[in-house]
Amino acid sequence: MNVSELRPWGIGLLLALAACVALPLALPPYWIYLAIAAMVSSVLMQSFGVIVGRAGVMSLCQMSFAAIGAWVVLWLNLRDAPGGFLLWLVLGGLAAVPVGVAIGLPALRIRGVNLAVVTLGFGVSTDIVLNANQFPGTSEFKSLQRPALFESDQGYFVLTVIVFVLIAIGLGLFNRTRLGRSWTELRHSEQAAAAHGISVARSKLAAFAISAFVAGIAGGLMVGQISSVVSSNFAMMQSVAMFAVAVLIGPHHPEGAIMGGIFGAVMATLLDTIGLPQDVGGILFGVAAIFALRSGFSQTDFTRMRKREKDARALLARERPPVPDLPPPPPPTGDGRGDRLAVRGLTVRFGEVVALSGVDLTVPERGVVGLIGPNGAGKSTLISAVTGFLAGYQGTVELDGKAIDRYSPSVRARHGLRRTFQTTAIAPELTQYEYLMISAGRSLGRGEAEALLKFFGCPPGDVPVSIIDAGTRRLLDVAAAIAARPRVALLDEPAAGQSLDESMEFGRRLAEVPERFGVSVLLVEHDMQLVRAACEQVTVLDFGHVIASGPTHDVLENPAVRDAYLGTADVPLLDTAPVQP
Ligand SMILES: Nc1ncnc2c1ncn2[C@@H]1O[C@H](COP(=O)(O)OP(=O)(O)OP(=O)(O)O)[C@@H](O)[C@H]1O
Repeated sequence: MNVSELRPWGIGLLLALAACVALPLALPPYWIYLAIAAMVSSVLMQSFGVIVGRAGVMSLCQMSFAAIGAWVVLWLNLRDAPGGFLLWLVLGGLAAVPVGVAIGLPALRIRGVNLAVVTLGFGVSTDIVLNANQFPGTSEFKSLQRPALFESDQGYFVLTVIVFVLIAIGLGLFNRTRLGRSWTELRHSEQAAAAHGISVARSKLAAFAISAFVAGIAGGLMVGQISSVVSSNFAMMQSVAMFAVAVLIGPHHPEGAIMGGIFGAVMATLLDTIGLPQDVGGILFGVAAIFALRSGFSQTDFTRMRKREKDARALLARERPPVPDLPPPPPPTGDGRGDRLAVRGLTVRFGEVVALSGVDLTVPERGVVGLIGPNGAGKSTLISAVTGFLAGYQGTVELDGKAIDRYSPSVRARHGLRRTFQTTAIAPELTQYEYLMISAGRSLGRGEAEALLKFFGCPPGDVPVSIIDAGTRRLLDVAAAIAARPRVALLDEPAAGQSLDESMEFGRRLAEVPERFGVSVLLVEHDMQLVRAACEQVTVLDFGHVIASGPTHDVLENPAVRDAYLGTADVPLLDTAPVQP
């Protein structure tokens, strides 16, 4: 972490310290009680921050996880279990984890509103169970004793701040891990995440598990706040209202969690004070949340992004500092002349449409191979099938001589098969450097990242994706694929949107990629100038068939190719023998 990244944390900790010292002295007892409620809500908001804000999953059952935490704390209290409240809090959080994972399992197959319905269903079931059963200790009138150090309301407020800060630090550190970073990408595009070697299933389950843990802690804290709880404290509708607040404010940032917590705790009092019915708050948040969902950004995302963009514009106005040399490529395998990727007899059908029919194609070690053909020829379908995004194809795909047909997209990516998409799906709130880090899947030094970005003509790494144009985003996607140092990168029309000069420059850069990075390339392109500049070999598809394959110059001069490409062939060329060099 550099100094500028540490500064907000330092300010946050100072503010937390100031709140712990000043508020208990300054606030009257009722407001202290509200402040505790706000901090407990803030912790609950942190759980929404993980699942909704970071992972982008619509979960409407966080209150149920909180209820589990509360139930465990009260059960341990009833049994006078050893360890005391602080340990019970942690155990309450841990008890919610397996339930969170179980609720997360449907998320592996369904998403969006359907998943929201599943979580809502769990929330309703919890409501029913809680209404039919009392929390432990209720009939025995055994309420919870706070720890001696935090027994007073003032002391308990300090405890809630400490818990909030510890969770914020823990989540902040976790967000810097590959799994944590993967959530940002997951929220934006599961396909892009899988293409970067991220296991979507593992990421989602981790998000459910961690958010359930944090919600469980919040439930335990609620018990400490009001000493005994009832089912209405965890009503399912509260989850829905808090979800709306979370979407609007963005509790995946600590300041958002605090804001959400304060709103949640004092909204009722505020509405009461100004004489408005309580439902108005929920309606206002609901409407505002719809706008936030439509824009894709919460308030804190928006504010942080604007700040980053302002800093980046200042950075762009300055001269770019010199970048270090790129690290040397890994040595070639074997004699350096074998095929890295071999596709044999690849056939893909979409119902009646035969998108690919018995396609053979190879990409050699240290080579750039072009894959061209008219619109609808099957080029993107080939990339999708080879990288595992299209299940159920016929034929085989071999990477370094090993069949990978049974592997999922993320496993293929981790084995060294990276792809880009025709439509980029990069989370705009990331900086380019962060995006490279996610894609690389390894520790990528600043120097290497800057050199890579410069090589592909992208601005410096601290520039956020939100302010770079569509053409540069495609180049960034290519840089991200290469950052992973894969065996083969499959690039789907990476130069779309580039000017002729930019495209030619990009072609020259691509031609250098195998030697500079040790990465072989399969390039899908319509720009023949670029194909000539970058590729030694070209394969031509037409109506899902290979109609020509060989050295670039020979293939592009082939009349059958010209006819097919320019649309002058009046019938599809079926089963045409490949052009031999
Ligand atoms: N998901 C799908 N469902 C049904 N048909 C599809 C699907 N995806 C592709 N196709 C069909 O498969 C054929 C090949 O499409 P593909 O997108 O691979 O072509 P392409 O060569 O990449 O075209 P372009 O240059 O326009 O990107 C087309 O007839 C297309 O309509």
